[in-house]
Amino acid sequence: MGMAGKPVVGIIGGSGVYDLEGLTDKQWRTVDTPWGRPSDQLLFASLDGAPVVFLPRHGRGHPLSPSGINYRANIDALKRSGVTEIVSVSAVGSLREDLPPGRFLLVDQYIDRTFAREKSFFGNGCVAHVSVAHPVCGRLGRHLLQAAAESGIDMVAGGTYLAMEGPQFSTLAESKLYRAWGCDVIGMTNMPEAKLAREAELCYASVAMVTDYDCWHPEHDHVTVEQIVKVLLSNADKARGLVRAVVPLLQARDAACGQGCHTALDHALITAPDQRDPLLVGKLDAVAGRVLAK
Ligand SMILES: CSC[C@H]1O[C@H](OP(=O)(O)O)[C@H](O)[C@@H]1O
Ligand SMILES: Nc1ncnc2[nH]cnc12
Repeated sequence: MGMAGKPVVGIIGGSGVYDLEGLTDKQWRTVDTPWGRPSDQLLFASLDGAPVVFLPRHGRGHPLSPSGINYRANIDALKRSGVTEIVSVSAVGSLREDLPPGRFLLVDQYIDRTFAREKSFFGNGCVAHVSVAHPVCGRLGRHLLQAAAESGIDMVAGGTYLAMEGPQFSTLAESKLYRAWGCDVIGMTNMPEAKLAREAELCYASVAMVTDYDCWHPEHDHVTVEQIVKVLLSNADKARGLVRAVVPLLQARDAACGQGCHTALDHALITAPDQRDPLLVGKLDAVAGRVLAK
């Protein structure tokens, strides 16, 4: 199915979102990739006749830590499965007084402070540099905002997500620093996920669910997993409802992404064809086949 054809929505469920309701024709399938194993099997299903593919980011039962997730395998597996746009759902800490636990926010920018993860599909033997100036797809974001409005969810339109390595939460000095940098929310998983989605020419947008005030707020306890899970449990249904509402909206689209997500590799490759490593080029079949097969 071409990018300009009917969309196939991929959903990456974060903490607390290990399945989706309201789906029919459900089938969990193993998808192998040249980058290793994805976090779990992928759930292929239909939502009111539209194809969707769901992947729990940490695996069912949450066996995987943020640093242990194979982000490349996850994005490759979604691309290989025909996905054209990815909706991520993530638990985040709030770095702003006016973003209390329970609030939803559509991320539009990132600061990537992760350091112990594979961040690119490309490298020696096939070098590519894509733009991530605008890492979130504007069209997908607008559809998510509309879906939120239709579902009665108050979702803040735009904010900067600080991606930290973890797994420990931040020190107080770090939390204050990220606030001083103008960041709005903090999490451990959206990077390099968003960068890899861009390399794979997939539209990407992330719905952040605020679960806590991290550790900077003088009147709130410092974040704990217990608190996160409590807030998650009361909001996961809302997140699932939002995802369900966005799928039919996306079905109406009839063109490839105007922002260029689906053509991100058009001018990104710099390694001369005779200098390319055939092994790496082979691994890039799903991610970059569109431009490498030329
Ligand atoms: C379970 S608390 C911390 C954990 O939750 C977030 O993950 P996700 O984005 O998959 O919801 C956060 O980034 C941490 O990995
Ligand atoms: N305070 C926090 N820091 C990092 N990741 C989080 N996920 C949810 N809350 C978080």
